[in-house]
Amino acid sequence: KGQSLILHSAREQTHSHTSTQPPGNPFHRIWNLTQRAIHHSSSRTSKSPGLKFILGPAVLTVSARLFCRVACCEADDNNNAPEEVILKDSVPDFKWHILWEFVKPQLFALIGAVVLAFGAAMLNIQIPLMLGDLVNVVARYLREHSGTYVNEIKGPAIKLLGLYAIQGLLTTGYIILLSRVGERVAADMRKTLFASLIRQDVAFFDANKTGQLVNRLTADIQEFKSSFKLVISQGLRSITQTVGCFVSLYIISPKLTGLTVVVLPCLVGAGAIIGSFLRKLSRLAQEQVAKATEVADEALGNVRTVKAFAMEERELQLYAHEVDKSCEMNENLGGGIAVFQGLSNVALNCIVLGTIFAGGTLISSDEMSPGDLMSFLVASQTVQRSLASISILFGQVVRGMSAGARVFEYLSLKPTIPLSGGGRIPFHSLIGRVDFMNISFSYPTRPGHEVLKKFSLTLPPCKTVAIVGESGGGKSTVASLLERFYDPTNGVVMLDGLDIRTLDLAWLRGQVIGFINQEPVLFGSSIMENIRFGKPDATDAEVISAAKQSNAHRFIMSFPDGYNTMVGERGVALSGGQKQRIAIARALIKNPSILVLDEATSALDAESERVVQEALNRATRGRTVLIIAHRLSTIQGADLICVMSNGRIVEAGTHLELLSKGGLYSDLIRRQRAEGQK
Ligand SMILES: Nc1ncnc2c1ncn2[C@@H]1O[C@H](COP(=O)(O)OP(=O)(O)OP(=O)(O)O)[C@@H](O)[C@H]1O
Repeated sequence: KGQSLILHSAREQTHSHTSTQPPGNPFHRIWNLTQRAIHHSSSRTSKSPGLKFILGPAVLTVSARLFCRVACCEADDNNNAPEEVILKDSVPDFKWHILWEFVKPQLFALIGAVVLAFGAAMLNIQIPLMLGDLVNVVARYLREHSGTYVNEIKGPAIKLLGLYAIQGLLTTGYIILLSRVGERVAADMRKTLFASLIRQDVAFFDANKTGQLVNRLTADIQEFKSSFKLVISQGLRSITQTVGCFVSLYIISPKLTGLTVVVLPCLVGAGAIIGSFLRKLSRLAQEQVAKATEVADEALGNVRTVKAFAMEERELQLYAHEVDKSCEMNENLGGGIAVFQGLSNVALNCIVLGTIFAGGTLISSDEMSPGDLMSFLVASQTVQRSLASISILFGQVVRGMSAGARVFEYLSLKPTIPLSGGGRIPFHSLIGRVDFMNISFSYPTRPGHEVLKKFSLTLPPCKTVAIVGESGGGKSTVASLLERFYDPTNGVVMLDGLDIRTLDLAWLRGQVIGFINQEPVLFGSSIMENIRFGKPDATDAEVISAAKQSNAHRFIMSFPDGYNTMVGERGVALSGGQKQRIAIARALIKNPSILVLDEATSALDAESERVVQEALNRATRGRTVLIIAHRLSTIQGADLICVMSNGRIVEAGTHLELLSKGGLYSDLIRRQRAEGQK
């Protein structure tokens, strides 16, 4: 729905924009503008029919190319209206000092690339003039027939060849250096960004979609890299060439050049307007492609659900519908671009023809030499190419800077709960007592909603405490605070009398607390590697011992590849009970003092639950255990059972004590028994 709103809005923007233009499609408009341009240039050159003939087409050459380039490629920065609608979050500032940190190690290569690119551009200014010299030599030979043709032409031809060769070398050099700089800067950015993201605390991931984060690592860095390389290579070259060749044009024919300068801005303006229109078409087409991809992504990502409901055909139709729409839009866009290119090619050829014709007139009246005409033609082509790339670059710079800014935004982000630094590791061996003292807590993404309200609870060492209660009552939140996924808004969590905020977080999570939840997520690697995730330096024997403790060894050995069996993406190649037992082994391998079981068996069937429960009973011996339970049958043996409601503990005691009280707990038991009998 959101996307259709965006599309709708963008369409409206496009519509309102086009409604201020002359009626008809963009090609009519460009044709009108072109005619106006010719008229404009003719009226200014009416005193000189030869010049008039040259100038109109010469200007057209530039404009036609510009139209085409602008329309096809750049065109992203001017259409602010749809972009504002599409970018829901505002673009952060581009931080130059962060870019500098990445560029600094590549500075020598970068300076090398800049020098070589500048050299190549300077030669591009020189080459039209040399070509003119060559043509003049040929013309002189044809006029005077003095000496042999080869002798006459040899000198300037060799010079020109030399220039071409040097230019080729310079170009190769700067492209190699620039690729190196670009790739290394991008690789450094990727590593630094990933490091920054992975170290953020859980609240950050609550507030940001994973897809968007991954996008910053991939698409945004790619966009930034392309822009960075393009701006340095083309930007430098185009600006140097434009200025240099304009000077050459002026030296060759000041009148012609002056008139070109007058007419050019009108045409560039017209090109920008039409470019912006085609750009909007292109953006809508891209959005449509994204929409189609989203449909495919969702269907393939949830393929089991799709199959379970036999919805393959429906998904196929949905996808086909979106793809057809995007195909139609892209075809329209392609048609637009094609007509532009066709027109610009015709214009270009007419211009060359016209310039040669008019140039001939000037040559015959001795106002110009043949070489000058050649130089003018080549230099004006260089100028138009350079101007076209400069106009493309504007769009690219804006896109690159906003992509870079999005990347930098997360680079400078500091986690509120840093994983390392400052925290201490107690010298004494842990006793394993946990105290939640007067805790109040709201999730950062929902600050107005208090989940825990002056919550207090003690987990005595080596005892099992269970929390039960209504759904949404805050049970899992208690476990999250113990893991220090979040810090309480008020109150403290103590471990052996020490505020856990003062302890080393990596030690706390890595060695002290073992966490097993309802739907354990495994990584798409082997069983061995998944268990070893709990303790990266564990030996094979330790892995096997943990698997035995968690009742996993037998089923693992029944697989042909044993511990090397691959578990599939997120563990899809294993059953729920098998995944859970691997997760228990993963938690046990670090031999934690405290074990948190968040509804660890609630997703399992009775038989799997029995096997997993057996493993858990063994695992919990000699540890402080916090169980968050749905199924009350699994926690009846707990040393303490707390009933939570609305962020507070409302009842506490052993199973029998609570039953005899006849309060909320016995209600829950009664309800579950009744449900079980149904
Ligand atoms: N990451 C989060 N961001 C914002 N609110 C959250 C988040 N996680 C949980 N909540 C909210 O906090 C409240 C308590 O959630 P919690 O998961 O702790 O309850 P629970 O007792 O474990 O529930 P259940 O038994 O259904 O798992 C709920 O209102 C829930 O919507």
